[in-house]
Amino acid sequence: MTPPIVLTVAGSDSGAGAGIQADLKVFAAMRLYGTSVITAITAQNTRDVRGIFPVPAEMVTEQITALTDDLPPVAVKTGMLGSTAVAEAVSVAARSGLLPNLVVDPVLISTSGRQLGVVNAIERLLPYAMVATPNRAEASAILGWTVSTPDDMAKAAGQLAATGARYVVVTGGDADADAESSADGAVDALWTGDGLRLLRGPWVDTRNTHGTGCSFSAAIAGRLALGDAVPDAVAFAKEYVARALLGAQGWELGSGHGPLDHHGWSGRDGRGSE
Ligand SMILES: Nc1ncnc2c1ncn2[C@@H]1O[C@H](COP(=O)(O)OP(=O)(O)O)[C@@H](O)[C@H]1O
Ligand SMILES: Cc1ncc(COP(=O)(O)O)c(N)n1
Repeated sequence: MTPPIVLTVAGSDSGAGAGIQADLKVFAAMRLYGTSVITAITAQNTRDVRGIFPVPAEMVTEQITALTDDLPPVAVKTGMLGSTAVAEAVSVAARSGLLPNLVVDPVLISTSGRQLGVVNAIERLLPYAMVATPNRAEASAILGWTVSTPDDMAKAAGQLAATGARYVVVTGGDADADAESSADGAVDALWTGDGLRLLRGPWVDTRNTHGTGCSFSAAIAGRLALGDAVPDAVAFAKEYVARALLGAQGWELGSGHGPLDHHGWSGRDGRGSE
């Protein structure tokens, strides 16, 4: 069977734990045909982002039209956009209907603390989002108040619907910043358009969390490409990320926040386990 096409519009991570590289691994693991539009090149490893080389907005548009003319996606995710000009170019394509089933991951700051995007750029794209997937820090930056507890996350998910996104998932990773939250497990808050749900999963105790948000939004787009309804796609993505975190628990790739086990290697033959 010909695999469905799913597109990622994101930045390149040379360390391949996040960004375009993570998204393409998720799509491959899901047996989908992944395509990519690169918005910026980062010089990055598990410890830090050392440099960012932005791609001009016209080149981003050219990549999008090259794909939509010949390899049109069934679903799309966006990650790091970098500049407001790139966000504008992507939102023009979205407005023209070229980016169906759009999942917007409003990437603002990397796990390692580097600024990768700006709020007013993200806000241009959110009105076209079928699903938006901010983490707590991103939700806080967009809304202007500190989103911390599961109650805050639920409230934030509802408020973020005002940006125009039809579904909103506020994700609760990064427990380093808030040790108490991991005691509740991994909690995400989903606004479905007519109600709120708290999604709970087991908390995986690991430093290897680089690219969780990228992988989560990619897996949602992947399941939308396969025809899932949004709540089912979100539930799948949450389980997928939890499994990928568990698989990489003993991995020693880099000395910072290492990548996930996107392909289930640890489960299959034990090569990744300690
Ligand atoms: N240590 C963890 N254990 C289990 N699930 C996690 C963990 N860290 C993140 N997640 C899950 O990964 C997904 C992405 O969330 P998050 O890490 O908040 O994204 P981001 O990378 O944008 O900060 C969410 O479903 C979240 O609950
Ligand atoms: C190119 C690129 N895109 C996104 C992220 C965010 O991922 P994380 O929050 O896990 O650092 C990143 N570090 N690099």
